[in-house]
Amino acid sequence: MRIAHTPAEIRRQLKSLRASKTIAFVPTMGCLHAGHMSLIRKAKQLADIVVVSIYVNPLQFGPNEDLDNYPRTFDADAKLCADAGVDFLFNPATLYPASGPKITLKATQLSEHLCGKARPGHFDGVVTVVNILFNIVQPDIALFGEKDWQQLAIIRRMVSDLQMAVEVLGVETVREPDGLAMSSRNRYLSETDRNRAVALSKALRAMQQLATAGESDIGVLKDRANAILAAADISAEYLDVRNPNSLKNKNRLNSRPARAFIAARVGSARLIDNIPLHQTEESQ
Ligand SMILES: Nc1ncnc2c1ncn2[C@@H]1O[C@H](COP(=O)(O)OP(=O)(O)OP(=O)(O)O)[C@@H](O)[C@H]1O
Ligand SMILES: CC(C)(CO)[C@@H](O)C(=O)[O-]
Ligand code: BAL
Repeated sequence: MRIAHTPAEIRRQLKSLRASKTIAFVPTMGCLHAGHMSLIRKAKQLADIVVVSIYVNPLQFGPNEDLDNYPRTFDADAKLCADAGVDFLFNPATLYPASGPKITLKATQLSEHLCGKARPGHFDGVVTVVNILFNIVQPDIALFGEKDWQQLAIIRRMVSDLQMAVEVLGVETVREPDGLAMSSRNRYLSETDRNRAVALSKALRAMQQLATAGESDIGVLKDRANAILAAADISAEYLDVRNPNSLKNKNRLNSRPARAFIAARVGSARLIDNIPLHQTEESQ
């Protein structure tokens, strides 16, 4: 595995390969876990060359967020990547000019709700850095996790609105055995909070089960989920059912696709998760 620390270096390394090889790209902020490894595995199945980036992007953190404390575990990450057969690891010190970026992208509509509400500017920072990374790596395929569903929906829309020549693939959320979605921020959880945190995925699963059993009243689904959260002393920052592509709110379940989304603070960690809501044929 080759490691590059500057955009010029990775461009140089990839230049001669571009004409004959397909490139799959997995952008990350490091502190790699089984969720990231599943993206890397999928990337290896789909392309000749796999590029992983590790960059904690300051532009997507708000002033009171965890930029300084975000876990940085480069040596362990590099070993995991090498063992997984990653070809190129890109770990830039910065991707912005010293005077700060003067040109950025705006995510607009899709970023106005869910995480975008609590994290103003977050998705503008994400689309800006992903655009920069795509310009540097020029991948054929880029893989993102469904755990960050809103991010995935926004990146898909960026690629289509800006006519970018990259195929975006979503990869299913990898979970701990008890259901908690894997996340670098799970490291912030104390033992007690780790036990409480499972309530997020339990609440979503309960909503999914009700929907599958034919319940179409979203109020009923939310009441069940909120009761599970309350038992763990968690109050959701948001708990919503939305169209998975437009992210528009839904009032009732019908034959159209729907997804439940949750964010909650557990101790010092802000956790997110989401799940598809299927309805049985009889209930549609
Ligand atoms: N449990 C997971 N299953 C599948 N993909 C995941 C999972 N967790 C993260 N990813 C994906 O890995 C990529 C890099 O994410 P990132 O490095 O921010 O990790 P993270 O665990 O989501 O960290 P954070 O705690 O900051 O949200 C993103 O596309 C993200 O959706
Ligand atoms: C896509 C990403 C690498 C952009 O910084 C980040 O938001 C993440 O890790 O999900
Ligand atoms: N995985 C999403 C990146 C963030 O929370 O900043």
